[in-house]
Amino acid sequence: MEHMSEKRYPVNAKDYKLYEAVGEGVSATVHRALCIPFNETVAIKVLDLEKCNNDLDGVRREVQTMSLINHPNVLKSHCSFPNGPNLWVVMPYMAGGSCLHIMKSAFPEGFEEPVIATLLREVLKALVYLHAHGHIHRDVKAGNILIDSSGAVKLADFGVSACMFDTGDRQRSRNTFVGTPCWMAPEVMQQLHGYDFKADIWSFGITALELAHGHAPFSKYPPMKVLLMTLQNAPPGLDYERDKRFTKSFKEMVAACLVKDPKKRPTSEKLLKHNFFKHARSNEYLARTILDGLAPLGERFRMLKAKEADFLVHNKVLNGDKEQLSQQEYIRGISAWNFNLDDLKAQAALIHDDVGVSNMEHPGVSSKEKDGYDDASSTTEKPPKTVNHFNVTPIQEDGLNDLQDVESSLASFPIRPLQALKGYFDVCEDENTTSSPNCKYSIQSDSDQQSLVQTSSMEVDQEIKNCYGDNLEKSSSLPKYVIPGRQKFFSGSILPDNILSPHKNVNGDGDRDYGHLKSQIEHNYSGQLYRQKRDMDVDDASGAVIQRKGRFKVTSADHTPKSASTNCLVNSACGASSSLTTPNVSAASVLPSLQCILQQNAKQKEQIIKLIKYVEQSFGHQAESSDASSTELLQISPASAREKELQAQLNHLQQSFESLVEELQRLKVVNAQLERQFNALNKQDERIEKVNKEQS
Ligand SMILES: Nc1ncnc2c1ncn2[C@@H]1O[C@H](COP(=O)(O)OP(=O)(O)OP(=O)(O)O)[C@@H](O)[C@H]1O
Repeated sequence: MEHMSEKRYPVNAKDYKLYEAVGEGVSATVHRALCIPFNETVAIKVLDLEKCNNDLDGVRREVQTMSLINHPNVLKSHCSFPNGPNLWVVMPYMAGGSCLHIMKSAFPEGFEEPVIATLLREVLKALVYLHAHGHIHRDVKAGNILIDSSGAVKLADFGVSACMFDTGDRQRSRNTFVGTPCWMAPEVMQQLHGYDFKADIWSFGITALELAHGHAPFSKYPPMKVLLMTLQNAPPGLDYERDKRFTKSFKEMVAACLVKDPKKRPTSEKLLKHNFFKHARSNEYLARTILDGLAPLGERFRMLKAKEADFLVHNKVLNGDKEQLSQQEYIRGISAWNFNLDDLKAQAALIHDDVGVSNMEHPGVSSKEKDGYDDASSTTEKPPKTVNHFNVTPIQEDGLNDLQDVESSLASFPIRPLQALKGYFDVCEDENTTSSPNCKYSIQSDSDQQSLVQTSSMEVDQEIKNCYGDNLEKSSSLPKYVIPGRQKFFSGSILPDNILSPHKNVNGDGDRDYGHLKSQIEHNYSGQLYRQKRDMDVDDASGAVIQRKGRFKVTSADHTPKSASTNCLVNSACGASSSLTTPNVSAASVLPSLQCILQQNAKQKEQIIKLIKYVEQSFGHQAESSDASSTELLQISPASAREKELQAQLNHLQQSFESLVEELQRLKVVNAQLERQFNALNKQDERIEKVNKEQS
């Protein structure tokens, strides 16, 4: 194991010289930089704390994890410190960039097997270390595998990692919906029993496919579809025909990871003994094979960004091609989508498949084949014979199932449909389900380690507090203050409490009761997922809205909304008869409700934004300062809000136009009638004149 140098990196921005950007994430930009006193090139991740104000806990977790870890295959931070509105995280500079960037620049069809084996072995070593120390990475993907100039491989990005030693709220986070859909394990999507380290093994298998093909399976599909396909279809794998260039042991290794039942996946430790990794070579080999001839990272990053911008302009994104946009987001590895009914429908009915998803579970890998592990003792877990423990619906010709099939796919879940969709909506979660039974999984629970983590957590807290003083304190405690409003906002309520009742003391019990009551009345299980920079981790006694970085949010531990009044509201509004809290509710009865909720929610959102604008205009500063959440609300999705506003105007114009056309037609008819009458009268006149003439 590498022992990190004892040298202390300066914690002052003036000791660093910031160069070009080399990477960009949901919440940060990463720059190449020079540490002046050491004359050493480093990478500095510049996190805009204002942008991730809601997720300081996430930031703290990332910084903390990165400072504590000590393994050659895990990217650690040298130090971190605030600089103006930003937090700077100083790290070793990984000059090769991420595997995703390398593939995009030079290997669009993926890497050769020895390269893949080498990369994956290093990543697996990182996972063995992390898992042994109680961490689930939760975001293993090519975009988070970094390479330095010597070919050393490090797993990066701990923004969404979780520690299995955590208790209470942090523990609950293992029941949250984090990750990026293509790489996300089915049990993470399902949100049923929690998940454990095995979620990383699934993502690892998907990453193997990503490295082999240049993209992750289903990457061309929008997120909703990815979720459905992952849950409903057989797991993806290396295809017998298409992937002839790969060895049987590679196919077996992937198949072993991509088993839907997490218990049947090998541990990272066991997987490392798989024969496939015998193909692995040295770091120098990697540097020689995939880094030679590449442009400097900053240049590549600039080119990729330019290409991306070009793509956006030329691929109809500006004209509303959501499929392209969605794919583009995948490409960037950023995944926070704005779900709404139209999107879901469109997404579920998109495009023809050519991803070569195997219809059978892992074709080309015989169940009778040797399990592929180089370990005589490893007899407990065989690669599955029929590894799909879920009802598998055959993939249609086009590789997709239309929205109507959402129902059947829900029906095919061996679980409660609402639970399965919970990640999309603010369906509150039963507290009982929040503690993962898998937490008991055989990790070496080291109390020293735990106390180290806790102590360090306090240090980091203190460090950040020292630097940010009260402001940070306030923002850290912001969730407690905003919970009533926020909770209802996420749950589809119309207005935060202090807008409805600005003089109420939001911290007072009376108000809490009021908020609670309102929550009961207005909670409708809906709550759009808003695209946002960084998710948050909000918690309170009455209901936790746990959000995670750039991906999805989920509400947990809230029993209160499961009231009859809530269901009445939903049902009466939607005309659906199902009770949303009934575990055995049928998919057919749930779906219309869900659709209706989404529709209702979009409308509510429009109303909310209008009301907020109105209130802010009317009350000016008073409203501004008294309601932080309203401002956040506006920030949450300005693009989509604007889009909706424009759409509403457009609809209005269209309607006006249509009624004008109708009016015009009606007038034309009247006109024609008048003309006919006029002609008739004319003729009559002529006749009278004629008769008069004759008589005279
Ligand atoms: N130490 C480093 N050296 C070189 N490049 C780096 C380094 N750290 C990160 N990068 C690049 O910057 C990108 C963004 O970094 P990072 O993933 O940490 O940001 P993030 O906001 O957490 O991103 P995301 O939300 O997409 O996971 C990475 O994908 C990688 O390409």
